[in-house]
Amino acid sequence: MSDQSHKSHRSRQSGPSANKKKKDSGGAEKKNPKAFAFNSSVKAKRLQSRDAEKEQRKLHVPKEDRATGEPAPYVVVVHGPPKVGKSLLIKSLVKHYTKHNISEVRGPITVVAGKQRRVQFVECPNDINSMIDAAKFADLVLLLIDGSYGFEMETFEFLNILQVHGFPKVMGVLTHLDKFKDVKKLRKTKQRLKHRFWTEIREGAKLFYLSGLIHGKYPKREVHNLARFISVMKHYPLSWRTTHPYLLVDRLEDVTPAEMVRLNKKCDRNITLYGYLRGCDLVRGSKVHIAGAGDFDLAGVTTLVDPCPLPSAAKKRGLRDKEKLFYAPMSGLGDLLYDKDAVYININDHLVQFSNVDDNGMETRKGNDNDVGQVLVKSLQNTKYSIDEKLEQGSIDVYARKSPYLESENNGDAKDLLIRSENSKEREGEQGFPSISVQGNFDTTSGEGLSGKDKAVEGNNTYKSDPEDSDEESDYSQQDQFEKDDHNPFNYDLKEEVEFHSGRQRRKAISSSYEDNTNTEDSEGDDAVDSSSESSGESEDDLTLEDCEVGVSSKWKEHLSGRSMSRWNTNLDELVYGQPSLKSLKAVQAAEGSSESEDDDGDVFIPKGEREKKLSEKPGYENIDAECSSKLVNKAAAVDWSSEDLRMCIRERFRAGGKSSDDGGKGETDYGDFEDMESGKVYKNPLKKDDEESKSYDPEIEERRLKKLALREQFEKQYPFCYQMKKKMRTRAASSTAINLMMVVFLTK
Ligand SMILES: Nc1nc2c(ncn2[C@@H]2O[C@H](COP(=O)(O)OP(=O)(O)OP(=O)(O)O)[C@@H](O)[C@H]2O)c(=O)[nH]1
Repeated sequence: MSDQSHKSHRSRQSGPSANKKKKDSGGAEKKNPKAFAFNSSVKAKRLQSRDAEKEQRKLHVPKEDRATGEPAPYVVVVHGPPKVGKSLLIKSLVKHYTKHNISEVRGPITVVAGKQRRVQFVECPNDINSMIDAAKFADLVLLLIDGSYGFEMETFEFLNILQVHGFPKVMGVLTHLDKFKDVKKLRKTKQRLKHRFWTEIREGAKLFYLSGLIHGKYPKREVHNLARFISVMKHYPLSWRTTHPYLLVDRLEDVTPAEMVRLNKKCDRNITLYGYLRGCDLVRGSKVHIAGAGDFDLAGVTTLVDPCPLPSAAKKRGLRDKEKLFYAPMSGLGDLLYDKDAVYININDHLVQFSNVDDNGMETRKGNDNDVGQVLVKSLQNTKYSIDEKLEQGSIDVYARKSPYLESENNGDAKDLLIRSENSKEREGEQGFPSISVQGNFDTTSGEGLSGKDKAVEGNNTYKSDPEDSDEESDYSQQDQFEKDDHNPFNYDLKEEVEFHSGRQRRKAISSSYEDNTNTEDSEGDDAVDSSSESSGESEDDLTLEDCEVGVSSKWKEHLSGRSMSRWNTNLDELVYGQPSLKSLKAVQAAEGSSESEDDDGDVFIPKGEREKKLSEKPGYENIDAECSSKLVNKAAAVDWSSEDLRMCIRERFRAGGKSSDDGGKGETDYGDFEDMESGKVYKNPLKKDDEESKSYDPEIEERRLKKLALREQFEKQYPFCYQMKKKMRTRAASSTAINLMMVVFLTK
């Protein structure tokens, strides 16, 4: 009996007795508060600000969940200068999530990243239009930076575009760190880049380090760390996006009847676009804007089976291999393809048995190339590619695959090659590559823009351009064009230095306020940087726009309002989409012309009826070419505000109690007496007084009124219940009027 072991007492974790103990535990602190007070004022200040920050973070505007069913995948945009490793990072991340290798990154790639999370990876090409498009749908941006080279202009261009699109979350990733042979130099570079990144984004912004390549891929451990952050990161949807429906197209198909295309190759096409709907519901029959293409009518919306569903809600840790789904139709991946009216099953050739083999190893039925089933399957498989090819030839290019730089390199662009071949022989910089230094602020408004002839000389890596060299000049002139461009957003302290490095042209971003090239000798900070892949920052859910504005803010964020004012008069649509079509131009010009002539001549010289005629000639929304309707000034401009009926209609909306418009203006002056509540004085309305006086002089009316009052009094005495009911109804009617008024105000806000 004595050997019997007893279970040890387990103290209560919850309930009243646990709470009682918790209260008791804080006794010492309460009894002797001075002993627990702060010794250092700095520490106290830090703790105080941390508490305040935590409080602020809690004060997020409550998120309205408009989504029905599973939330759409989060879009992770991977951006960086050419050849920085964007595709490789996406491939590594997809491999991590799905255990599949993808050969090519094209279009969005959807993967299941967790039990409750799907992620869509999109590579952002290196042209401004693509950057603008990507900024519109990005939930998280991975900014890739070549660690061996430093910051390039592409990064700042994209940051600036993000700024005007609501600024989603941003994380930095440093690549090409294996190019450093000296560990000390690597550590210092990491530290320098980290601080510069913090200056540009915010203090403590996340920065990952990818130390190099192992078998042509980034190290598994480092990719795992990055993937973990992506999977658990909190998302606060941008308010504009939650109230507008939008769709990131992951597949498109031309469904125009083949006969129509055969008869007229330039006929209007019907295109089906596939993608996850985000924001809110899409209204049937509404107009949709396709970035870079214009406004189009929506023929219909259909719900399809989710091609990449979230795993079942069963309670188990982690994902099973079967659940690690992915969907990348543009990259030619995924076994199932869901169409509007069909499901395609992709069968690889090595899985198809073309011929039967008997016991002796002889073929009983030889596979035939003309086999109907085989041909059918092959033609089905080929259909997809032929449509893609068709669309590639078309003018809509949603995902440019190659950056202009790459294309120019591959095509052996005359200018690039010329400069490279000539200069590489003549002058060699530090790294064996010549460079062209384009100096000076991009402050074009001050008229200090550079011409091709006065390029400044800077450092070892630079040289003075030869004014005689026409080829070089033509190359510079492109650069000058950019600098002289009034709409260039970087007209502050950023300098661009164009040079050839690692076999390609690069645009180094040099900040005059930040000494990019200084090798800080402080040994204190060195310890803070870990050479392993790590993240710098406190928590992952703090990269919001509000946060970005706190703490160290970069120069590129300053004077934003000033710059936007200076851009007020420019036609952004034209900048992005090019020249408007002739038809819409004429319509707009006609409208402008009419308004100008009105201004010039004045109303006196316009014959009666002519004004109405001119107004009717204004470009209506319907008159504009469907393709170019996005370039129309706006729909409101097409509404004729001079119409009295329209104005009256709007005025009526603001009226409470349904006062009809046929008071003839009497309503406006029909005020009652004003009683000063404080002094108790009553001020009579002089207009009303006259009116009453004139009324009181009419003996007939007065007699009738008295009769009425007597009758009512008699009735109320007889039926007190009815009187109470009437009173109640009157008060209810008054309160409903108030509610109506409130609703109108709310709706019109
Ligand atoms: N040594 C080294 N090479 C890298 C690293 N990251 C990428 N690369 C190489 O850089 C080359 C370009 O990589 P990509 O992934 O195609 O780069 P990208 O940014 O997608 O290029 P574009 O799409 O053409 O702009 C590949 O050959 C990679 O192997 C790195 O960290 N170290």
